[in-house]
Amino acid sequence: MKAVVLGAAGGIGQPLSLLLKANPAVTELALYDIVNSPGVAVDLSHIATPSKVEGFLPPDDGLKKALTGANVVVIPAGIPRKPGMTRDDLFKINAGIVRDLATGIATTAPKAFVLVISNPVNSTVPIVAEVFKKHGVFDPKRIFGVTTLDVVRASTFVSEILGNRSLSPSVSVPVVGGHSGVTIVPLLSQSSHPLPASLETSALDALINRIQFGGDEVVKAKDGAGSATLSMAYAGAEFAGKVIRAVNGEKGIVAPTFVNLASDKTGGDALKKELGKDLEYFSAPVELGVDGVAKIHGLGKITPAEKVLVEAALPELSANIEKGVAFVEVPKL
Ligand SMILES: NC(=O)C1=CN([C@@H]2O[C@H](COP(=O)(O)OP(=O)(O)OC[C@H]3O[C@@H](n4cnc5c(N)ncnc54)[C@H](O)[C@@H]3O)[C@@H](O)[C@H]2O)C=CC1
Ligand SMILES: O=C([O-])CC(=O)C(=O)O
Repeated sequence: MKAVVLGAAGGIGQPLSLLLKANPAVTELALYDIVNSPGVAVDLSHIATPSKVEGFLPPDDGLKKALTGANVVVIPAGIPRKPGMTRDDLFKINAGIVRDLATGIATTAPKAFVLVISNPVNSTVPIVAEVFKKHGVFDPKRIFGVTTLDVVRASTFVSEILGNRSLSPSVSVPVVGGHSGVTIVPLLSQSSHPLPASLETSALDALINRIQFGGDEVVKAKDGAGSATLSMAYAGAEFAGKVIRAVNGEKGIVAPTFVNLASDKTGGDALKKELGKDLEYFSAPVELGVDGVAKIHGLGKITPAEKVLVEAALPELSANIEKGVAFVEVPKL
């Protein structure tokens, strides 16, 4: 199981690489960045876990060398937000970075499972897919937008409201839609640990808002020094770990993730019907299997208020997706 991190020397990349190094299911770990990755790799290589670690830089075909033989590629490369910015403001720089890295994957490791962390996820995932289409290697089951941090935040904040932080690892809340502001839709009515019936509407609204804008809370607290890195590394390693377990044959693993709905076989059509919109991508609970996406679940039983939140997510989501697709699409003559 060769895992590759693209953007491995960054705020997310370093702790994520550490957590992947700590995962005994990973046998080879390749770290690529435009700076510092060889040093990070040597540092991690002293840790007594099975994987061999190597670092690569752009010269001498570093990207190609890092990606050769890759099974799972995680992409946290790109700039993070500063206060006052939206995730969409990152598009200008990150779209080109993700396109170029996706080109490397499409040409060197087209069968790898690609986990996209770089923002704006609602647009960068379509960029990866369009690059793969251009190279004739697109498989909708193998490309994932990592929305796990929204799920992790939902678990944490719900456990706080329940007055018991020690519950947080077992609190499970599906978060659907996309990964920015109102496109993040927590389905709190489906929480494994129900919220108290006495919870005031204003408190419920505040909880939803905190999950939707949790990223902004960190951006504000870091005050110009970036956005969530450590919690993102934790979430990214958790999701990558699930993909690795599923690829290794473990059954029944389900996690929300932002995926392409093109494949009827995996339930994409049914979800589009449920949404009442011909969306190309959506984050929904996905059952993972040896080939990646095994089954995209529907929204399940949602409340009228949650239906309103889903409706509110669709226009922004659709615009973000279009923007990503258009960035790569070959202009029609
Ligand atoms: N999906 C999610 O839930 C989250 C996504 N993010 C996003 O993750 C991205 C990275 O965030 P941080 O690690 O905090 O940023 P950072 O600036 O600390 O690290 C980014 C790394 O990417 C590298 N990089 C830049 N261009 C590259 C290229 N062409 N090839 C390889 N590496 C390249 C940089 O050298 C740097 O080491 C941002 O876009 C951020 O918005 C952040 C938190 C949560
Ligand atoms: O808010 C940001 O820019 C980073 C991010 O995606 C998150 O923390 O959810």
